[in-house]
Amino acid sequence: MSTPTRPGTETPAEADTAARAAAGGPADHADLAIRASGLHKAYGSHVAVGSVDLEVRRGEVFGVLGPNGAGKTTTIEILEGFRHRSGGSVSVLGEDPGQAGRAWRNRIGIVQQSGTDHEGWRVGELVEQIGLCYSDPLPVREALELVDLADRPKALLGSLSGGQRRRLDLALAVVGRPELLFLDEPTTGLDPQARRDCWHMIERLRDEGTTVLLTTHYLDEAERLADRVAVLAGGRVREVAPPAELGGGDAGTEVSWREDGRTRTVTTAEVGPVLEELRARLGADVPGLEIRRPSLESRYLRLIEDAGRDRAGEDTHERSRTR
Ligand SMILES: Nc1ncnc2c1ncn2[C@@H]1O[C@H](COP(=O)(O)OP(=O)(O)OP(=O)(O)O)[C@@H](O)[C@H]1O
Repeated sequence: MSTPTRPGTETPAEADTAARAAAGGPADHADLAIRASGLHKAYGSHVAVGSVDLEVRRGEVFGVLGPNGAGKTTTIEILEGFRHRSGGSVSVLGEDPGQAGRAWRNRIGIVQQSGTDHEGWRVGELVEQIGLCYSDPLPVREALELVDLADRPKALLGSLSGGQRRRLDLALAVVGRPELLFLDEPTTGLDPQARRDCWHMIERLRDEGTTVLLTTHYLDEAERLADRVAVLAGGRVREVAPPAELGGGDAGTEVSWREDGRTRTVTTAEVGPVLEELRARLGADVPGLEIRRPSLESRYLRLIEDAGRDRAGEDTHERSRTR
């Protein structure tokens, strides 16, 4: 697969921004590809997104995690300019997506959850047509090579497998060489090899300076790709952090050892003092020592459980207040 090329190379300012994004340092507004503050969306009396604050830096891959119904798609579609928000302020590449015009749309790429729906079209024709919407599209063959569909330009969309259609969606999203790519569950339905190919593609785009906002239910995907992730639950952002630091990083690390013929285990957020105490008591080579750090999955699930408890508390408070 070949790599898409963007006109011009990275400027020192872009390189600096990407380095700061990777380091997790503070971003000023010029560094931000996306800025949402108090983003709110209600359908009638149903609040889909309560109040979301988000800052996505230029050049980073930013993951949005959250359970079904948390408001991920609603949020991403507002950022894409496909849904109206009910409140809050939003800036995407410096413009309000609710007002932005064609020049702005030229700068973003989108893979939606629902996927492509043009049964009677041929793969190459569709990529070419979508490419015509952009000022400097990738050649059709290059876009198809990116997603391993270069051998199927004449195939009808109706004849593609679910995974192949998903890959075509990705080709359509990148054919305009976007500065900012929105990927809503991009690898759902892909086989393991195709998922990895998709990851490589996202990594290459990131290496070239493309900002990527992706939602996913696959925590290994977030861990592999995202510089930072936000956990959305109950219509609010619960935490934003690099995957390794989410939920307090080492909180809940299990330390096990053998003592008096039994395996003992403690769970701690401070591994150092526990090891010091064990070494002082049992010698430098602590028998049967094992340290298991909590996986992203267990830290994520804890955050979601905490969010559920907070919401239950808020509901109880609200009920007692309105009685
Ligand atoms: N058009 C709509 N009309 C009414 N309610 C909606 C509409 N779209 C979404 N919702 C509701 O808004 C909430 C958030 O939905 P959304 O699709 O944004 O969640 P999600 O986090 O993307 O979920 P999933 O992981 O299942 O894709 C849900 O309660 C959903 O039922």
